Amino acid sequence: MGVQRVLIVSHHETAKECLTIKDKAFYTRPSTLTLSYNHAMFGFDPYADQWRQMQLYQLWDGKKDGSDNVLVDMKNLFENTTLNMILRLIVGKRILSSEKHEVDTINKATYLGLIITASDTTTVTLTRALSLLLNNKVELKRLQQEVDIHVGKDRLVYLKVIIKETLRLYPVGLLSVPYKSMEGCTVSGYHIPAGTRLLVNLSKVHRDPRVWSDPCDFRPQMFLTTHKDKDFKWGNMELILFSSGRRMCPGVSLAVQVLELVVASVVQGFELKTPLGEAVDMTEGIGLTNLKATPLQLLITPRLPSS
Ligand code: HEM
Repeated sequence: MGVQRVLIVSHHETAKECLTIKDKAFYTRPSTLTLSYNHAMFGFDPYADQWRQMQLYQLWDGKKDGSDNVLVDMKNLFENTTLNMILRLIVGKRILSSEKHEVDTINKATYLGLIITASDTTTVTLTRALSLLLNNKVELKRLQQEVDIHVGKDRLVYLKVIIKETLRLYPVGLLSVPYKSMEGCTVSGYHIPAGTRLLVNLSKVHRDPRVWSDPCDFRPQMFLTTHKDKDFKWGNMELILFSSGRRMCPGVSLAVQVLELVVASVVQGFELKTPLGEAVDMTEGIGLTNLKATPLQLLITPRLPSS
């Protein structure tokens, strides 16, 4: 691509080789990805290792004026603290000011990073899930019945497979975030020099006819029958919903819970239809994430008493 050497992987076996077996080689991201505050944004920074702890004590300890106290902007401190809590929840790490970045820069990069990695991805997937349900009314009814009967009591099994099937057909990115090989290695018998970029064609892997019959159809029930074993756990590369290996999505548990909660709440609480009863247009738009080209506008009527 241009002057870059890029390895594009479209088979799950090769994706597994790159992202799990050889993940040490493909751990890093290309540095040109850093629209991201000079590598301060997690998820796009090459090694995710510049994050270090920011502690109040360090502020006091670093003061140069010989006094026994230090002036602290509490709002900044609280922002850093809450952000740290979110980060610990998501990535198990705290924010770290470093020689390379001021805490403020890391803050900005992190907010932007969270918008892209957490908010955008979830929004796009929710829109796709509802669109698919609107275009498959039988599945929508089945889901509403499950929620009506089982909510608060049992696991919502059908809900889970609808989310899975949505992400299979519409992964948040059609291609993975680029990786870069840090060392030369062999992939599927080919020598891959250090510095090669790697893109996994998630969309193609998820629609591989060797694994999925009628790969372009919305068939959530297959995850309860013929494809029961296909999960997005570590190492199963036929369904790379949250990637795999060292750079796998750290927000997976949160994402799945939010997706399930929102879809279940909407279909439980409302009847939904398109304005003219027309099918929802699923055409892909242009963006960092796999957003729809047209907005999803629905007429909604409550199906539960307002209380
Ligand atoms: C529908 C929801 C989501 C999906 C499908 C999703 C999917 C993914 C995928 C496929 C990747 C890896 C890309 C690659 O390297 O090829 C990724 C990375 C990442 N995701 Fe998510 N994600 C979702 C939600 C979230 C949420 C809610 C958070 C945080 C709260 C999050 C945080 C991240 C971060 C920080 C990375 C970068 C990890 C790294 O490079 O080390 N994601 N996500």
